[in-house]
Amino acid sequence: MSEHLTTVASVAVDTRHFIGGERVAATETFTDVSPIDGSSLGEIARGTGTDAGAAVAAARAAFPGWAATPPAERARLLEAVAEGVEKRLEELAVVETHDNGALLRSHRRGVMPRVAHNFRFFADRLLKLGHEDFATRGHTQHVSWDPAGPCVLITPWNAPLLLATWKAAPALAAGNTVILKPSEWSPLTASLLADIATAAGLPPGVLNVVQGYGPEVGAALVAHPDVRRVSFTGSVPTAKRIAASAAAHLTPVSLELGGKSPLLVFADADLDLAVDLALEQYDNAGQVCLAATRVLVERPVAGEFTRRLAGRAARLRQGDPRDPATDLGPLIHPRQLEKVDGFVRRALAAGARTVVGGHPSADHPGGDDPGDGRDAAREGGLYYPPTLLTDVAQDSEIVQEEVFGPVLTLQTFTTEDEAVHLANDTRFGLAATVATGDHERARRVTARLVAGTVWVNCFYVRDLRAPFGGSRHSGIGREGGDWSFDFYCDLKTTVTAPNGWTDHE
Ligand SMILES: NC(=O)c1ccc[n+]([C@@H]2O[C@H](COP(=O)([O-])OP(=O)(O)OC[C@H]3O[C@@H](n4cnc5c(N)ncnc54)[C@H](O)[C@@H]3O)[C@@H](O)[C@H]2O)c1
Ligand SMILES: O=C/C=C/C=C(\O)C(=O)O
Repeated sequence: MSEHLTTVASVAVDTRHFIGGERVAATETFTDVSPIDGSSLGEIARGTGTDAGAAVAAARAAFPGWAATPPAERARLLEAVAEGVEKRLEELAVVETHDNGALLRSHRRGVMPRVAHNFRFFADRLLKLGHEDFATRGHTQHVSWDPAGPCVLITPWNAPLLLATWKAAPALAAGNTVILKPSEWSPLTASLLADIATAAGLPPGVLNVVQGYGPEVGAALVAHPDVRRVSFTGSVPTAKRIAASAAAHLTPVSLELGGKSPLLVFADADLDLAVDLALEQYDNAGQVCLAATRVLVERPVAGEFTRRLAGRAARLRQGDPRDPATDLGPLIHPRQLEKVDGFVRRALAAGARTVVGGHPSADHPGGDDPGDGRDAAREGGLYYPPTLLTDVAQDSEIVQEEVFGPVLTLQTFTTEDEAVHLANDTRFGLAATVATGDHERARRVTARLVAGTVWVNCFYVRDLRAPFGGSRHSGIGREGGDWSFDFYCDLKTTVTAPNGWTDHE
């Protein structure tokens, strides 16, 4: 087997970049480590500024041809990519689980089918985009959705292929070319996507994948003057760097960032449902941007709710994400574990009380070297227990900052006003969940919440036609449905005079 291929659970994955339809080796590599057991998954290309330049050049060269490809043909090719994803669904699911530690059963049943759906949905949507004509004093106004050019897509590790294709599908459908830079903590499925796209017949240079570290190749991509769009999903500090860098060339950015979303439980709610909703927030070991990690409960039901939630949370099964019986897998990386554990320790020191969970062991995880810590991983040290903290102050770090781990806080309220105030009182605004049995209350409260998505008596029900994104520090812009095309297209209005023609028979 070539030195550029690694094998993960008998799936061969190319560890090189994919630029202009070719595999490109790097002089330097980095080791990709599985969060399941700390084993090495391969040596991955560590991209440089030169690789970034080559990828943008390839995307630029491929752009005119792809932009001129009729929408129906682009849609057909993206449909073929969706079929390719479905054909390799099991391999994608297994590789993703080894790479980021999220549950195999979720990847099989939910995530990878959704990856295929991302392509199918946007391919179809493209063909239905409104090309509305209207008239002004007899002049025809025609709106067209022109592709913008090379798009840089930078994505995180918590849902690697889902989030990458959520951006790549509309960008490609619109007629843009793409350079995808997946997270260095979960680089593998992006490489498989490149193989799938090639097999589907996507022309060279239309989809490029560059591997490596954010501050190196990621930063070089964002700073490149020939890039026409940057779409980023990740953390707030990185978003600020990306926005500042993109500003130098006025490159439009779409930012989908973190959250500290509330779950409001009113006394009139179905408490069983409310407890189910709270438990869902431990999915993916809490490494979900949308997670409603601040549970706000109306005082009269707080005791009963807390007892039920604590009982259920303590019974969640934590372990190997490949085991179908597992509810909670590991955190992604020793550094993430250290971060989560630090938040909890500081919260406890500030007076918080543990209802369930707490830190994983007496030994501080991750060893002395936060950049490595592989021993802790091998010992199963990345398995942080589902944790519920109470007695937390509204202005405390644990209530205000995104933990990105299986840690919920519980606060109580007595009035609807207070509930809304607490819900809105962070710098984030990604999502909110409301549990109530009263329609009128749901309407009133929803209207006052600052959030990109509000779920009432449900959670994480997604329709790709809806706008998705966050307010305040949770992001800039919305993607999803036609909003994706708003971002990835240069909209053009053509105004034609009624009598301006000089046609000769
Ligand atoms: N709103 C959403 O849709 C959504 C979805 C998932 C995750 N998130 C957020 O993502 C965060 C977790 O992901 P993460 O830890 O991978 O985030 P991160 O910001 O550390 O990294 C995200 C990506 O940015 C790259 N990057 C880092 N520095 C860069 C730079 N200077 N220039 C260009 N690229 C750079 C990384 O390599 C990675 O690919 C959480 O805050 C979470 O809430 C948001
Ligand atoms: O962790 C964040 C998950 C985000 C989900 C989506 O962006 C999606 O469903 O498209």
